[in-house]
Amino acid sequence: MINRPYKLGLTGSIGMGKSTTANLFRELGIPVWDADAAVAALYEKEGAAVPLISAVLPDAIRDGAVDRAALKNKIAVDPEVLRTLEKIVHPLVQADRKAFAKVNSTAPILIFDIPLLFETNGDAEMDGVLVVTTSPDEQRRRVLDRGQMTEAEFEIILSRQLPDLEKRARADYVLETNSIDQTRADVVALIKKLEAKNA
Ligand SMILES: CC(C)(COP(=O)(O)OP(=O)(O)OC[C@H]1O[C@@H](n2cnc3c(N)ncnc32)[C@H](O)[C@@H]1O)[C@@H](O)C(=O)NCCC(=O)NCCS
Ligand SMILES: Nc1ncnc2c1ncn2[C@@H]1O[C@H](COP(=O)(O)OP(=O)(O)OP(=O)(O)O)[C@@H](O)[C@H]1O
Repeated sequence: MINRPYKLGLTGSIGMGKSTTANLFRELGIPVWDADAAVAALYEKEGAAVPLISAVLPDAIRDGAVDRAALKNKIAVDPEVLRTLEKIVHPLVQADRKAFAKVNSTAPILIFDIPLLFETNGDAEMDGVLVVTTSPDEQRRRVLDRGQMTEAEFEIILSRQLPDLEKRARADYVLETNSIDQTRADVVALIKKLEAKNA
């Protein structure tokens, strides 16, 4: 009997269904930690990252908060800026993740929704990894239909992340996200499997 939560990493390339699947776990009462939300909180006014980023990149701060657009422009000019940024942000994100696990230490399962889980070696801290996926065509359609980025920007993000096939190969569990009802059923079945495993 392992009387501690089973830590399940939830990841997948952009547009593959991470947020939707995370919400299905939340609906079933499973606590979910969202890496993107943690970064957003660090960047907003009074966020812990603001003074640290301000010290090295003063003009990336606007109205007391981190300005992502300014950061992106700086990174485009000097890729080293991203490494400086990650050196500041990753420890703060990890501290937030550990605080979440502590607060939820009695839950049987915890979900960690981390888009860059494999890229940041976060899978080493997990008991298992769930990768959500769909076909490349469906992924492209979903991301471009949002109208938030050009095809070129989509290709750049794809080029920066681990290929989907590699994520599927490294996963302990893989869910195809092609029907909400099917994914909900798959999530219910996976929770039952993990609770039995962790009992
Ligand atoms: C460089 C920054 C400012 C660019 O911000 P921007 O809003 O343009 O993009 P953001 O990173 O929020 O990405 C938008 C969405 O695409 C996803 N995404 C971004 N890059 C990738 C990638 N290489 N692979 C997969 N998904 C990605 C994000 O998870 C998010 O869901 C931002 O990425 C950043 O602050 N990075 C440093 C902090 C960090 O390391 N974050 C990850 C912690 S796990
Ligand atoms: N199980 C599913 N069945 C059908 N459609 C889905 C499913 N999961 C997600 N989708 C659709 O795919 C799109 C992207 O989903 P979602 O935002 O959850 O992906 P994401 O991986 O979080 O994206 P990003 O990495 O860009 O944040 C949404 O339009 C959503 O409706």
